[in-house]
Formats: sequence, structure tokens, C-alpha cells
Amino acid sequence: MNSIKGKTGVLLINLGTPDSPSVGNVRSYLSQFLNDPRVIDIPWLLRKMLVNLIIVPFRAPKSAKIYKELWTDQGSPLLYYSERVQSMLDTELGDDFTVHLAMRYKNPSIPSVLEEMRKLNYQKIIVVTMFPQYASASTGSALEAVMDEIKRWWVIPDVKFISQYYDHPLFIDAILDRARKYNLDEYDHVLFSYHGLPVRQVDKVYDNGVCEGHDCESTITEENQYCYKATCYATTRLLTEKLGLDKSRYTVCFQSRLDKNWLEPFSDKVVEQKAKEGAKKILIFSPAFTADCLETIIEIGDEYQEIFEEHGGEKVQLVESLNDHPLWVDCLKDLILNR
Ligand SMILES: C=CC1=C(C)c2cc3[nH]c(cc4nc(cc5[nH]c(cc1n2)c(C)c5CCC(=O)O)C(CCC(=O)O)=C4C)c(C)c3C=C
Ligand SMILES: [Fe+2]
Ligand SMILES: [Fe+2]
Repeated sequence: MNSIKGKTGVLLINLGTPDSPSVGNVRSYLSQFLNDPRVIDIPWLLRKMLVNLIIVPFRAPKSAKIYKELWTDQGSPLLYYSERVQSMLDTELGDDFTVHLAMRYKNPSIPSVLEEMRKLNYQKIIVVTMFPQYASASTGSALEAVMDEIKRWWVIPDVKFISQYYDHPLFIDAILDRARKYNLDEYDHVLFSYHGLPVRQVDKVYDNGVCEGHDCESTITEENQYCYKATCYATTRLLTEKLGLDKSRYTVCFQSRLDKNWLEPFSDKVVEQKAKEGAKKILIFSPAFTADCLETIIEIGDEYQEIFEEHGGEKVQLVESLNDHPLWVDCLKDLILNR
């Protein structure tokens, strides 16, 4: 048996990114991602045909071009920052814990990292994703992939899952600290742009598959606590209360949609609308992304800037993701030690 630093293994999981921005690697990433039944939740045959014959062949070359713009000397920002957080958290947690990092799609893969962890014979494993708001397509999929591996082990240690933490005070404080360098009074409007989801997927958290009788834009209760829309609005309320931002000065919106049946309002449409109303400068928070990635750097930073300028606006300012912010690491540490 290999020696272990401590008795608890922590598995930190993020979404994943292509191994390189080549068309082949982007195709392989998109294929694994979009064939996930929690991401495209339609019947098997229909998903295989739609994803493998239509979406991936058409999207891979376009996405590869964008990934080439995103790539830095350190590789993909999502993987780079996830590794930084893993190493900082490992140091912060001290000798009783060892922190491992896996990606839901591509590398380091969940099966390979869990196999290393199995060999280390931990007494306890704590699994935490880098998704603050629960969604079946992100957190649910990552936790299912972990269960699929561990269920086959002969020895199953104590296992603990952390499903969401959008309201953790240190998560909120870390975002506020990122925003400190921007003077809110200089901006005509503020957007809180979350990754979008098909409405059908969000509503599946309710037994009858519909979000009826819940006021998910203004209240969160035991009944809608896993409704992604409700947690995005709740995250925004926690942030805006501390920022002292009046309701008239901000909009919650959802980006990266694949079709029209996704959560509304759509971020790109809000950006366009604000420019048409005469806004010159807008500030965009992206509290569903804990590491900067294609969806923040390119979609918000470049594409929304273009849309805004096209309609008369001047500057779209992105509030950087938490990346390797020390308060973000403190948040994860607190979740591991105290949840
Ligand atoms: C049906 C499609 C998709 C669902 C549902 C979805 C949910 C979802 N995604 C994230 C986080 C990220 N997604 C990222 C990229 C990305 N997302 C989709 C599609 C769905 N996501 C695609 C096709 C892509 C690839 C890029 C592209 O071709 O446009 C990323 C960035 C990864 C990177 O390498 O930088 C993140 C992060 C969440 C949290 C989520 C559910 C709430
Ligand atoms: Fe996504
Ligand atoms: Fe809801």
C-alpha cells in the first residue's frame, strides 16, 4: 500500500476542458460532454444522432477557433486555475488531508483520479465540485460519475458529497472582494450572468416537473432549494444586498444557450437592450463560474463587448472569476472541515 499524507482524501471536481485547442481534441471533449444524458436529457438514440451527427461535427471547428484564442502559455485557464486551487487548498488543509483534482470531462479524469485515491486507502473521502449552484448537468453529473466508480470498490470508505454552497459567506465575500476594484457608480447597469440551462432540466427538480407555486426569483425554501434558477437569484440577492445595489440597477440573466427553451432573460439580449436604452458602461458578474474559462473570457469579454458596441454601448467590464482568490480557497476549506 502507498503511504498517505492523511486519513482524508478530498476530491475537487471541475467541468473540464479540451486537452488542446486542436479540432480533434475539441471534438473529443464536446463529444464526451454532450453525450452525457444529464447534459442533453433526451432519449438515447435521439441524443446520439443529434450530438454525433449534427452538433459536434458543426460545432467542433468553430469552438476550436475560439479555444485557440482562449489558450495561454499555461494552457486552458479553467484547468490552470483549478490546479492552483487544488495546491493552495492542499497546503491550507494541512497534514490530515490530501487534495486531488479531477475533471468531469477529459483530463485528469474522474476514473483515473479515483483509482489513485482507492490505492491510497483513505478512511474518508470528501467530494466537492467547483459549482456553487446545484444543476443536474454539472454537480449531478460529476457526483454520479464518482458514485459509478466507488460503487465497484471492494472497500467503500466513508464518502461525503457537498452538493451546493451558493450561500456560503466566504464564497459571497470572495466575489465581493473581486469586485472591489470597480466603482459601481461608474456603470450604467450591472448584470449577473449565470450559465444557462434548458428550463425543462431546471424544473425536473420538482416532482411534477413544473416550477409552479414557487417564487424562485424572490424566495428560496426547502422546496426549491435545488432549483438552479432559485439559487442563481438567491446568490444575486446575497451579493446585491452587500453591494447596496438597488433592483433597478441590475439584471439577472443566463448565457451560453443552445436553443430558445433555455432560462430567460438571455444575457446577450440584455446586453443589446441595455445598449439600445443608452447604457455606455456595464459591469458583468458571472457567479456560476469559479474559474475563468471560455464562457467568461470569450463569451462575455469579447462577444458581449462586440454586441454592446454594435448597439451604441462602449465598455463591457467582466468581474474576474474567483480563480485562485484566497477567500475562495478558505470557502472550500470551511466546507471540508465544517459541513
Ligand atoms: C446542453 C448543453 C450544455 C449544458 C446543459 C451546460 C451546462 C453547464 N455548463 C457549465 C459550465 C461550463 N460550460 C462550459 C462550456 C460549454 N458548455 C456547453 C454546453 C452546455 N453546458 C458547451 C457546448 C461548452 C463548450 C464550449 C462551446 O463549444 O461553446 C464551460 C467552459 C469550459 C472551458 O473549457 O473553458 C464551463 C465552465 C455549467 C456550470 C453548467 C450547468 C449549470
Ligand atoms: Fe456549459
Ligand atoms: Fe424553481
